[in-house]
Amino acid sequence: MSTTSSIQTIFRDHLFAGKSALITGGGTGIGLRCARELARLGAKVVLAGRTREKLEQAVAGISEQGGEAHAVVCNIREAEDIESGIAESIRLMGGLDLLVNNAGGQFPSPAEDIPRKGWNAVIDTNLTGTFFTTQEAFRQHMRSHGGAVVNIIADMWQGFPMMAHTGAARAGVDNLTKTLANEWGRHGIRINAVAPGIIETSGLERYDPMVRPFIEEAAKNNQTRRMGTEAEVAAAVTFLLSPAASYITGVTLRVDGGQSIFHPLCPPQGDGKMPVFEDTFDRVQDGSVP
Ligand SMILES: CCCCCCCCC/C=C/C(=O)SCCNC(=O)CCNC(=O)[C@H](O)C(C)(C)COP(=O)(O)OP(=O)(O)OC[C@H]1O[C@@H](n2cnc3c(N)ncnc32)[C@H](O)[C@@H]1OP(=O)(O)O
Ligand SMILES: NC(=O)C1=CN([C@@H]2O[C@H](COP(=O)(O)OP(=O)(O)OC[C@H]3O[C@@H](n4cnc5c(N)ncnc54)[C@H](OP(=O)(O)O)[C@@H]3O)[C@@H](O)[C@H]2O)C=CC1
Repeated sequence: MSTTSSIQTIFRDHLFAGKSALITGGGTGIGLRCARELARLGAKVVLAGRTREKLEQAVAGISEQGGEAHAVVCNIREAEDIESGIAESIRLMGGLDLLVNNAGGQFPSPAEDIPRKGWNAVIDTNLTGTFFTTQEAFRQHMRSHGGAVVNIIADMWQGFPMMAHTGAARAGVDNLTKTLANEWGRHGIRINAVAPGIIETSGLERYDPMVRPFIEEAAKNNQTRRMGTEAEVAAAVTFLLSPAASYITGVTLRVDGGQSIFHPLCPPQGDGKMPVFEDTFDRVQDGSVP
């Protein structure tokens, strides 16, 4: 038995055997967790991002577990990078069946202070980068082979105070998810999105520590009264990519503990009684799970 198949997961072994998956922003956080999950279920994975060192470290971790992973340096804000990055991914894996558009980010700022350059950086990454990555995957492979795409967006359903740029970009991706699902279904392509609430990841550490108390406080405004885990997001992504979701396209699945349904007549109360879903991947890696 291979090392990967002995790792506990709620999904069945070899679920993605023979499949090829590209995860943008796959070197860290949610993207890396998705990549690890897909790799242990048998997919070949490419991790794409701007920082080679982070990607290579992530690839080494997956390889140690018996998975097949490759690093592709690619800035999704650059058209040439997207074109060559998709081509390289297809060359390395022999195909491109699954795409997770996870690369993204933003900075907190009152709307009145957002500079044009910062606005453009956030829109270029989260909206334009996501669109053209998907378009290139379609042109180079999925148009003739089909596939499944998951876009990672955010909880912007009530607007996104202090993050107007990303709220606008993610709402755009929510809409794109529906448009592309309509246009490309005939090619055998399903496109869905996952909208995380506040998730404890390396990404949050990139914000000014001054912001942390606001994030901690905001994270209590859901029915679990806590932040989500990377594993909870990756499980939703994995499901949407899997054959079990074969009748699902054009939807956005909210993974936010109910944050987006906050209602002032019944705000979340109590200590949070819902259990955390944290897979055993890390404990298996350090040997603490048989
Ligand atoms: C209350 C809180 C609620 C908090 C509510 C909390 C909810 C959490 C929900 C979501 C959480 C996540 O997504 S966390 C996971 C995502 N990870 C991140 O967001 C990490 C940080 N973000 C990024 O790295 C972003 O990709 C991005 C902001 C675009 C920066 O990328 P780059 O480093 O490539 O950007 P650059 O090209 O250097 O910068 C482009 C310009 O952006 C602007 N800019 C960049 N950072 C800036 C900053 N901190 N303040 C002002 N402006 C900034 C400047 O104009 C920059 O130009 P110059 O002036 O010329 O330099
Ligand atoms: N954590 C949270 O609470 C939430 C996160 N999200 C979203 O989930 C996604 C993953 O975030 P998370 O794991 O938390 O944070 P991370 O910051 O760890 O992940 C973001 C990844 O995207 C990559 N990336 C950023 N810009 C680019 C670019 N231009 N081209 C290619 N890769 C890029 C980064 O690598 P590099 O910088 O090396 O390129 C990094 O690996 C993001 O889209 C984020 O906004 C949404 C809602 C909530």
